[in-house]
Amino acid sequence: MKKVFDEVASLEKRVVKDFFLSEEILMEHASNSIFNYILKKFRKNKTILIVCGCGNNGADGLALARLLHKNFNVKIYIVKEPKSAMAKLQYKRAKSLNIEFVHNLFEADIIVDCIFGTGLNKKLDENIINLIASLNSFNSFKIACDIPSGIDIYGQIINIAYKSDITFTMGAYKTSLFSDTAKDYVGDIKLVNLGVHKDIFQIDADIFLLEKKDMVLPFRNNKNSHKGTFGHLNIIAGEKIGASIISSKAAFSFGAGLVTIVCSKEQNITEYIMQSRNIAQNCTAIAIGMGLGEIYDKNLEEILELNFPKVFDADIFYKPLIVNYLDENIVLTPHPKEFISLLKLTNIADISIEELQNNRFLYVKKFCKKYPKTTLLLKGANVLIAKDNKIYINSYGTQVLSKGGSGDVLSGLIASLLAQGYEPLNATISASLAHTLASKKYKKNNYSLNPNDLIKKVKKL
Ligand SMILES: NC(=O)C1=CN([C@@H]2O[C@H](COP(=O)(O)OP(=O)(O)OC[C@H]3O[C@@H](n4cnc5c(N)ncnc54)[C@H](O)[C@@H]3O)[C@@H](O)[C@H]2O)[C@@H](O)CC1
Ligand SMILES: [K+]
Repeated sequence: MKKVFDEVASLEKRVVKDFFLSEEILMEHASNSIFNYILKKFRKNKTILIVCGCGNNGADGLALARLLHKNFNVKIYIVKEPKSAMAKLQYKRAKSLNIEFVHNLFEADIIVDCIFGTGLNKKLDENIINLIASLNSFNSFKIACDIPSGIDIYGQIINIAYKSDITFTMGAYKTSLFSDTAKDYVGDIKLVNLGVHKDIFQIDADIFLLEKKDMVLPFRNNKNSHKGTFGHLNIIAGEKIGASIISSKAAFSFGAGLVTIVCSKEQNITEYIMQSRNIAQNCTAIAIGMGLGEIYDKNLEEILELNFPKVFDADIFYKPLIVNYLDENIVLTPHPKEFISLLKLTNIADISIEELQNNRFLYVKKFCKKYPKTTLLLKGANVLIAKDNKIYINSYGTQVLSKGGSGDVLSGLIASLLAQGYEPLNATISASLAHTLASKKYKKNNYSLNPNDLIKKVKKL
């Protein structure tokens, strides 16, 4: 996993102060990284339009123009006259090299957005809104320097934002790039080294970006085993049995030795999934909430009192009783609407979905502060997993997963790993990665995936 920071200006200041680097060295690395990428990826006759603002983001662009000049057909568009010292210096250099400055935007082969970086601090005026809209309308390959212009440090779009194919982010990953809103604007994200190894540039963090290698699949090492070796998951069925069936199939495919659906009357379910009226003696984990509908508090209380690791999902987030059971045994998997209910039940906040979605990191942190031992997975375009005041971002999800039943697969995968003895945070991280990475293996169109397709892909991880 990689470290992610709310802000990086202090990290930049630190390397200048402690390791005697200079702003200019950092900037040269920033511009060089985009230069090398363009040099490798594109033929030399391409036109490149670099759009520069007045601060150091613009300065990065002017330095990039200098590097690209003569290799490519480079034009600079100045949005606002250079204001920062570095922008003024880079401007002078670009001018002295006779790089062409243009006064009209045009559909270049490549556009590099260097209007605003981390310094965006107010609403965009009409001119800049129109300018970004024009850039977005072009069919060019779009690169963003540091962060797409228009996205603020909270990952929100003030009026409009540049829609890039790739973002080169300087020195460290920033949380703003991983808001759900930013997901449609950042494109691929490339981390740029600014002159010292990232382990030196970056200090300790409490937010992390998950990578494929963080997924630990439940491969079986010992041949001398039996079904009981791999746990017995009990899924509590509710009014809508379909959700439990999907979860049970996902859990079984992800390695649980036995899976039982606990239901009050006999159901027509998959033959390899067991059913029972009671929780099994040899149960090792419980999943509850999917398709639950109404349940008597007394019955719910009996289940919650059992001392097994549990996944709480869906309808259970509307049950006030659960706040008494948010301990280290529990994994919560709410979507935003369910999470605002949970925030309300726990007296953390009474907010709208919009307020939550605009501040996902903030409210996950607040929840974590009150319940540090519970594992939380907040669903979204970028999934946030949290425990012990640390947040883990899973950014592999796509719109393919926006379907009924995807969440039931996820709860089944997490519960399966819990049943097999994974510690709750590890179970949640590995299952969430498996869920998203499996969806990426689905190669048909991006609207047709169903839970069974997803489970099939989980089998091929
Ligand atoms: N500080 C450093 O050591 C480094 C900085 N770098 C670059 O510097 C960037 C940050 O530079 P700055 O702090 O100069 O900030 P920016 O270049 O992002 O922009 C700030 C300027 O834009 C103006 N501005 C902000 N919002 C505006 C709005 N809505 N409408 C009109 N004008 C607005 C501000 O008044 C300020 O003059 C980073 O994103 C990165 O690209 C990199 O070169 C790496 C090294
Ligand atoms: K930018």
